[in-house]
Amino acid sequence: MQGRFHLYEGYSLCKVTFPMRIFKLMGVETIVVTNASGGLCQDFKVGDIMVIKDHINLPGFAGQHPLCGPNDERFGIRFPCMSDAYSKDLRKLVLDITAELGYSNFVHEGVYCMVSGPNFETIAEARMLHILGSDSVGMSTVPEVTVAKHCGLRVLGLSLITNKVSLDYSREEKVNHEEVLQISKMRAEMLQNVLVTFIARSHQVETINNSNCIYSNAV
Ligand SMILES: O=P(O)(O)O[C@@H]1C[C@H](O)[C@@H](CO)O1
Ligand code: HPA
Repeated sequence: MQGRFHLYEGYSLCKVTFPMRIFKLMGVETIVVTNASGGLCQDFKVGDIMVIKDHINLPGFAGQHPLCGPNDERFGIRFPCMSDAYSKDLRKLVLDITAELGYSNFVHEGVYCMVSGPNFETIAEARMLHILGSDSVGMSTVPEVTVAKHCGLRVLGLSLITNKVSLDYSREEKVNHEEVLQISKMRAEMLQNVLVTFIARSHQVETINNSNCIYSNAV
């Protein structure tokens, strides 16, 4: 897909996640989600890639959850497990690939936290997210991954760190969307290399067949 729907654009989470169920009905088994996010982990640099290991569904805590409402048993169970939302095998494969391509210095695993946006975080909010265990923060992905996992799709998530999130009141730099787009452009080729190799090798992971789908926005 080219682009995605965001909660902050005014779409319901049902609409935001609808493509996942379409993919499922089309026979897709594996999805690759990419996004742009702000780095909270102090080791991350702008332009790094974070292989998403886990997520925090912050809007979900407040009842903004795509699986709220009657459960459609045709897609999945009422109370799905989310402790392994991001496939360990796919994460290992992509880490191997990035090492072979010589990208190891830019690649980390980490926890992505979703906020609704559209404003970027206050410093107090950023500090809170960091303390809660988030390595990066963004405005998407978690609803789609939740619905994908609910209906049994395998997920790989890659997050491009487009900016450092300020945790410090004395920091003068201000995050803006132009910076996000600029860094995304700068790293597009690198991410393409990773994904092309990933797709070519995906047969190495036993359970994957050719039915894969890439779902991204800024990157
Ligand atoms: O769709 P993603 O999460 O990649 O887009 C990010 C979050 C906001 O839409 C925007 C902020 O600059 O980029
Ligand atoms: O710093 C950020 N915060 C939230 N969403 C984002 N998307 C890119 N950067 C950011």
